[in-house]
Amino acid sequence: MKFRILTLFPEQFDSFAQTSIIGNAVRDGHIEISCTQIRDYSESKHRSVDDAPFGGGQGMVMQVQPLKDAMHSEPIGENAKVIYLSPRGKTLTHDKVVELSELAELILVCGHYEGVDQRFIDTYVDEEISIGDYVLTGGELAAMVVVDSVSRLIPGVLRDANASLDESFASGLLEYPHYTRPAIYDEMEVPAVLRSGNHAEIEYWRLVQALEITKVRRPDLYNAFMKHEHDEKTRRMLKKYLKT
Ligand SMILES: Nc1nonc1C(=O)NC1CCNCC1
Repeated sequence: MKFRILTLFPEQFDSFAQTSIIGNAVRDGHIEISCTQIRDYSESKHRSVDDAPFGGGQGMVMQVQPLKDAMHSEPIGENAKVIYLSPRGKTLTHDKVVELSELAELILVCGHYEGVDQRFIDTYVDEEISIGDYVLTGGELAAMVVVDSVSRLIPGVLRDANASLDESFASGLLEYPHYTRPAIYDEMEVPAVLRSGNHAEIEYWRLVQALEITKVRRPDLYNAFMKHEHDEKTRRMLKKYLKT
C-alpha cells in the first residue's frame, strides 16, 4: 500500500513514519508513505496556497492550482483513491478502513485554514472522510489516523495476523478487558478464569465481557452483532450467554 500525503506540514509525518508499527511496516516494505509539500507547487511569488473566501467571511481558503499540481506531481496509480480529510465527510469506521486497505494507493489531502476550494473537491476528490465530529487545526492528524488504521490490516504489518481480528470493531464488539502480571497488584486480583488454563472458559469469559461492555457503551454495535450470522462456536456461546 502506498500512502501519498498532500500537506503543508510534511515534517509532522517524520516521527510518525519512523516509529512503532508504522515505522516497522515502512522499513519492511509493507507500506510506503510519501509526503508532497503543497507549497512547492504554488505559482505565486510568495509561495502562497490560499486566498480570501468569495462571499466574505472569516479565514482563508486553499486554492485549486497548488493542490492540483501537487497531486499530479506523481503519476496516480490505477487502484488509487483520492481522499480529502474533512469534518464534512462520512465518519471513518472499521468497515471503511477494511475497504481502503484493499486499494494499492491512497492519496490523502490534508486541508488547512477554513477549507479547500470546492472546485478541487468536485474535480479530483473521490471521497471526503472525517475522523470525528470535532474540528482539528489541519487534516494531518486525520491522515495519520487513516494511515495507522489501514496499515494494521495490511498483511505482514501486525506480527500476529489474528491480532487485528480480536480488536474492537473487527469482531463487531468492543474489546474485552486485558490483564498482565503481576496477578495481584494493590490487592486487585486478575479474574481467576484467566489464570485457569481452561481455554474454552477463557474464550467464553472474553466474549461475555465484550458483549456486556458493548451493550452498555455501544448498543448500536451490540444490536448489529446480535443480528449477524456467526460460526457454530460463537452461536453456542451466545446461546449460553443469553440464558444467563
Ligand atoms: N474532524 C476531521 N476529520 O478529518 N478532518 C477533520 C478536521 O477537523 N479538519 C480540519 C477542519 C478545519 N480546517 C482544517 C482541517
